[in-house]
Amino acid sequence: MFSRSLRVSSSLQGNLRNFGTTKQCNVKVAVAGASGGIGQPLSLLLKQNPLVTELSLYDIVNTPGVAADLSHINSPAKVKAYNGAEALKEAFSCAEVIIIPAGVPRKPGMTRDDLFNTNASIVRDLAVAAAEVAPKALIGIISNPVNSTVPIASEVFIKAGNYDPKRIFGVTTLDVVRANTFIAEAKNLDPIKTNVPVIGGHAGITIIPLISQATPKVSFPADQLKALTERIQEAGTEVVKAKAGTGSATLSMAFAGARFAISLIRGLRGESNVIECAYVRSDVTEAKYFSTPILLGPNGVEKNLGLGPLSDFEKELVKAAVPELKKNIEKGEKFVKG
Ligand SMILES: NC(=O)C1=CN([C@@H]2O[C@H](COP(=O)(O)OP(=O)(O)OC[C@H]3O[C@@H](n4cnc5c(N)ncnc54)[C@H](O)[C@@H]3O)[C@@H](O)[C@H]2O)C=CC1
Ligand SMILES: O=C([O-])CC(=O)C(=O)O
Repeated sequence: MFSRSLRVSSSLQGNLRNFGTTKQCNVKVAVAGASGGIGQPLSLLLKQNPLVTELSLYDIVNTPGVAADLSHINSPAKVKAYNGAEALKEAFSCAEVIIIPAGVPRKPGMTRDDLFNTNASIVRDLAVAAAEVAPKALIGIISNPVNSTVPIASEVFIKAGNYDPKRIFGVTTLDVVRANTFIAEAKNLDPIKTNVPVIGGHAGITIIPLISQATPKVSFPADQLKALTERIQEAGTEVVKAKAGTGSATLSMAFAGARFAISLIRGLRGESNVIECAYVRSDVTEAKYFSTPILLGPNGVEKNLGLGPLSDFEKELVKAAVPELKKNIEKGEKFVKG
């Protein structure tokens, strides 16, 4: 039932996926790290979304069980398990969207950068496979440290000669989800209708909530603004501490990752006005990769919407973040380039 047959992939390949003009919707989404704390609930949320027609679950362990379980849900997506490195290329083959939550999470006392030694090679190897068998896929990288893993994946594609900066994204949606939640709580707003862009990167001071651009419009005294900003920057650590050694955010990340993946698909389908903040190749600041609101389209990044008007407080946050980001980016690039 969970066939690994190449026939399936090549028949999919045979389908013309011209989303922009025909709105045909064969959408294969591959999740790498699908058996993990994020991977399982993320796959559940993707399985229940009718825009997904094939869900390819890749991990080094346990995907047959996860796939068997999800496959009983009465939604359109055909679920397939790919277990172990030898199944990786087939898992990714002809995917429109690849989401990567593979790798180790933090324990209390660790920074995201402390995960580099383990996760850098995991993301590199996944990117090598993607560059070979799904060079046109839109790739969302969740694995930390995102500030470095996105440059790593990008360098792999550059080496392979098929880099398209419009197609590789660091998933920072959880920062937006958290900012929306905390600001809505503080002002007694509907959290679903609250939107706070979060720019920069995805670690500590590189996370920059733009509360001055929140909708609906909100304002806070300086001390409260600082406290809210710091809570958003340290929200991942808040979860790591609460989980007391058993991992980091998984359920809220699955929610955020599914939201981002579905936005990528809506862009692919040619829907208008699909906007998500994401960490992408950028010339908006001096950092080579930077998260800003991105208009998504049939080729991934349709338009980088930039920083928008910043308050003086936010300008200082950007100033502090850029040198840190540059360090994280160089570290990732060096890992691939040597
Ligand atoms: N971008 C963001 O906002 C967030 C990122 N994360 C990051 O997501 C990553 C995953 O976190 P969890 O799901 O909690 O970890 P987890 O340990 O529960 O799951 C990770 C999964 O990756 C798999 N894996 C390991 N090596 C692999 C490989 N070479 N290929 C495919 N799969 C492989 C493991 O078998 C496991 O099933 C961590 O690096 C974490 O820091 C976590 C939360 C938020
Ligand atoms: O904090 C972590 O290690 C996981 C993560 O990136 C987040 O929850 O934002």
